[in-house]
Amino acid sequence: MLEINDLIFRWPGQTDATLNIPKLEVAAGERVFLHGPSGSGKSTLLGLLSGVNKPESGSIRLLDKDLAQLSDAARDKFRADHIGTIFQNFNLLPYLSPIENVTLGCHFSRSRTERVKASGKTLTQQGEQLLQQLGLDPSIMARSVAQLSIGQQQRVAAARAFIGQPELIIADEPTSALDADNRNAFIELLFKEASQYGATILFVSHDSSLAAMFDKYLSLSDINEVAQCS
Ligand SMILES: Nc1ncnc2c1ncn2[C@@H]1O[C@H](COP(=O)(O)OP(=O)(O)OP(=O)(O)O)[C@@H](O)[C@H]1O
Repeated sequence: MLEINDLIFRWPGQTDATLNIPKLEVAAGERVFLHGPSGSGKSTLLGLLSGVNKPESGSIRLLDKDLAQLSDAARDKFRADHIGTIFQNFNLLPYLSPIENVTLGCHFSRSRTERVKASGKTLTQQGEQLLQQLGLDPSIMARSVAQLSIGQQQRVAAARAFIGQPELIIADEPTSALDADNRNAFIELLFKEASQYGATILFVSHDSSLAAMFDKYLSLSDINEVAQCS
């Protein structure tokens, strides 16, 4: 589902490349753990995979589309349709309710909205079901997201990523604020949700103790030739 070939990325104004990845492959449905120390380029790589940044050279094929060949608008649409992201700080909108935050995941994607409707549910019904599957008590639905605990906010962020069944779920250090038991439980929940429709998970963290839970372990220092030299 994902194939990177000869990828080079350099931030504007910098002489050295941040990423030089000759090859990276991820199969559909795989649960991948991407490890790398701070500053090694994890967020830069996620920005490229989600089409926010463009490579200087090389190809990033996601679901058989080369992201570098798409226009900016087409990359934005591709991201909204096919990628659900759980951010490190969750990026929830505090003036919206939990359910409104979740359904937001569909507001920029007609295909994700249609997938929900094809299941016979409204966006709100699907959002509520996801929140319950992710272990959130219905009583919190009426609260503002600002009144939720970190663990509850994390589940809202996960439901927003999963709604409409995007093929790739990117999780960028989403467990760094949790203790070990809650971290593992949250990852198990992600896996359970992903296995319902065969989503691929790319989970990024500097905490390598989590790696054993995943199908595949990728070390950015191993796949990035820039990191090997520095
Ligand atoms: N917008 C930017 N402009 C210029 N350089 C940047 C920019 N964003 C990141 N960098 C540089 O790219 C390199 C990789 O940064 P990146 O944020 O991808 O690392 P990371 O592995 O995600 O780190 P962390 O775990 O601390 O979040 C760093 O040297 C950083 O200074």
